[in-house]
Amino acid sequence: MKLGRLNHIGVATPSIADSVVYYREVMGATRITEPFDMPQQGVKVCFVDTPTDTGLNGTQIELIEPLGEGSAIRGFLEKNPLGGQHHLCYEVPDIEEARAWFEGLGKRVLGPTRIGAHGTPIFFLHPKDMMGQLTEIMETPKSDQHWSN
Ligand SMILES: CC[C@@H](C(=O)O)C(=O)SCCNC(=O)CCNC(=O)[C@H](O)C(C)(C)COP(=O)(O)OP(=O)(O)OC[C@H]1O[C@@H](n2cnc3c(N)ncnc32)[C@H](O)[C@@H]1OP(=O)(O)O
Ligand SMILES: [Co+2]
Repeated sequence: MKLGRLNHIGVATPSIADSVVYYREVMGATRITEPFDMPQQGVKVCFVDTPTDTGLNGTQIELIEPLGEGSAIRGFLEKNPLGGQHHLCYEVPDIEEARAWFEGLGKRVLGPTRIGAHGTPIFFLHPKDMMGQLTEIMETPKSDQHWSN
């Protein structure tokens, strides 16, 4: 398997509205998307861009707020009421090859491969199998694949 770039850091928050104020006023962020719902994932999502001057896209902060009763991030927020770093998302060129790689290593894949917030397939790996980090694997958008050549 070939590891790609760090696409985003998932940050759980009880309030995207409050987090947006923090990223704008404390961290000086200027590129923040409008929040949108992903009911299948049980989250409301908003991206904070960290632009670079290299011509490549910078890594994003992915703000996630629980949506619905069964949200996967409710337990995390019960333990961490202020929110905080929830997952790391790495890109790979081929999602099925990556899934087979991790399964072959005996890592627990959490649920099916599904379409994530960037419109490409994703899956999650259990934090207890990944040095304590909930890990999201995402297929690189086709339009971005030039960067890894
Ligand atoms: C926006 C869409 C999408 C994208 O395109 O980017 C997303 O990012 S969606 C993000 C939200 N979705 C998910 O996280 C799906 C995968 N997650 C899960 O299946 C569960 O959250 C989980 C990882 C299995 C945890 O389930 P939960 O019921 O909350 O906790 P457990 O009690 O089962 O936890 C077991 C164990 O793991 C520790 N833990 C839990 N979450 C994390 C975490 N984020 N980072 C590190 N460790 C975590 C938890 O503390 C338990 O440890 P012990 O207390 O030592 O037993
Ligand atoms: Co994510």
